Amino acid sequence: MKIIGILGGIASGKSTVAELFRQRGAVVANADQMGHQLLKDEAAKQEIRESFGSEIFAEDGEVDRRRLAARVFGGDDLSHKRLAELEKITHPRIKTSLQAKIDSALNDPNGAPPALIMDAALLVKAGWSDICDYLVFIDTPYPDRLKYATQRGWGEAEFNAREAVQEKLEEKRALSDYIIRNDGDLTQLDAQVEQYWRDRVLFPTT
Ligand SMILES: CC(C)(COP(=O)(O)OP(=O)(O)OC[C@H]1O[C@@H](n2cnc3c(N)ncnc32)[C@H](O)[C@@H]1O)[C@@H](O)C(=O)NCCC(=O)NCCS
Ligand SMILES: Nc1ncnc2c1ncn2[C@@H]1O[C@H](COP(=O)(O)OP(=O)(O)OP(=O)(O)O)[C@@H](O)[C@H]1O
Repeated sequence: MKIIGILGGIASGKSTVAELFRQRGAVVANADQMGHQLLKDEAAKQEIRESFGSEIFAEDGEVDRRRLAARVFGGDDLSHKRLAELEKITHPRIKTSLQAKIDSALNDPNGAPPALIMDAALLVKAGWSDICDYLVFIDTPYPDRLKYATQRGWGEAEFNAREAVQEKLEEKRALSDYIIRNDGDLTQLDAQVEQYWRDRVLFPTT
């Protein structure tokens, strides 16, 4: 089983590409979803309450992600400190979940899948890229990314604030061993995933 990490900027199409790999038989580990799940864990909630106070909890006792996001993606020094504090609580738990997903795929009684796709925006920043055998960079023009992010309700300020606390795109590109260009339609994206799947996953020449 090859472990393939997907790199790219915000709204570059990482999850879309991961889904196209899933349709071909890969297992997908989605770190954003794992991050959402762990916010429901009582021990994690307690640590978050101690660091961020009760104000970021909704009336139902769950973390209000919008309020927490407003605390950590403010762009100033205090927000950076708070983000580091949040990552100290969340990242070790996300790593445990990623590892569990890998172990479960490897031990699938029907046989391990040909590939496991790591869909994790912070693959490099969090040090999880070391788990990957290969890194694929999704190269998507800024205006397209902004358009896709806007369509899901983010303003340009929110987009830029989050991107500013991620690894630089050039760094991610330089670390990758393959580039998928996402500057066309979904059919063109699918064709590139198909080529990668055939040439690098199912029938690699090296
Ligand atoms: C702050 C939180 C509550 C905001 O939740 P929200 O639903 O608005 O965003 P969601 O989790 O779906 O993330 C969407 C995108 O935001 C960006 N983002 C999320 N966390 C971070 C971070 N720590 N640093 C930089 N960008 C981030 C990523 O591009 C991610 O794909 C949440 O993102 C969080 O708990 N983050 C810390 C855990 C983490 O690092 N998760 C990302 C794993 S890849
Ligand atoms: N080539 C494309 N044509 C049309 N829509 C696209 C294309 N690529 C991506 N999208 C759309 O852009 C949006 C963002 O894509 P996606 O969620 O896959 O990005 P992401 O990189 O995983 O985002 P995030 O940074 O939040 O993790 C989705 O709604 C997706 O359908």
